[in-house]
Amino acid sequence: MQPDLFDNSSAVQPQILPLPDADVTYYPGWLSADQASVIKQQLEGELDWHQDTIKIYGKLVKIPRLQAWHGDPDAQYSYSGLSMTPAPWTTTLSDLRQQLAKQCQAAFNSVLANWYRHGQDSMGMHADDEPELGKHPVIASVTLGQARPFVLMHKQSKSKSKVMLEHGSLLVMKGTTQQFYQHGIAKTARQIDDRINLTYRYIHSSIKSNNA
Ligand SMILES: O=C(O)CCC(=O)C(=O)O
Ligand SMILES: [Fe+2]
Repeated sequence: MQPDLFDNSSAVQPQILPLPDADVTYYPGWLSADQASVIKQQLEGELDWHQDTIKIYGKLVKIPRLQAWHGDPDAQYSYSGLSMTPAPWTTTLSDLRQQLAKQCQAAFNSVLANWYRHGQDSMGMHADDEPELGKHPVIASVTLGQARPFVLMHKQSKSKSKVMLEHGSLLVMKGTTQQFYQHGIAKTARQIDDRINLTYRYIHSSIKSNNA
């Protein structure tokens, strides 16, 4: 890694989102536009991209985006009764991990990458509240490419907020955010470019989830 790749001294001031029961901070320009473009291109060729199939009401459907899961070998998680082992770190992913650990003062042992190819790729509303993530997970989300609105919805009041996640931005969710909020990326009919999102997490692999 070049030493100046992560010289973020000129980055824009972080913004704490004014959300009750949550702790969400948005760092626009966490990476420079050039850094983010280089990293995006590296990840496109480097990661273990695949399109998963899930069962909805007994029907197999392809999820509307590509995904890749990388991390430490022991950062296993269980999914529909299967124990999944992450693909190994790439240099790009582990350089980012190091910077994020410093920025967030938190450890990460895995990263879920999502590649939204166009406006019809999306992620449904959900909370990252699997038992393996622990009670108050720190989730660091890096956006590369097309800006997409990130929707946060309070589980009780149903009140919705949006933050546009821009190229090179970082969004950090922690504290009670997953307990009180769902989040997602909606589809759009607009002709838009592709976007890669990385969510760095810490998986406590000794905590078994219900569907194990
Ligand atoms: O693409 C995004 O910004 C959200 C990704 C996300 O929520 C997740 O990976 O759990
Ligand atoms: Fe999520």
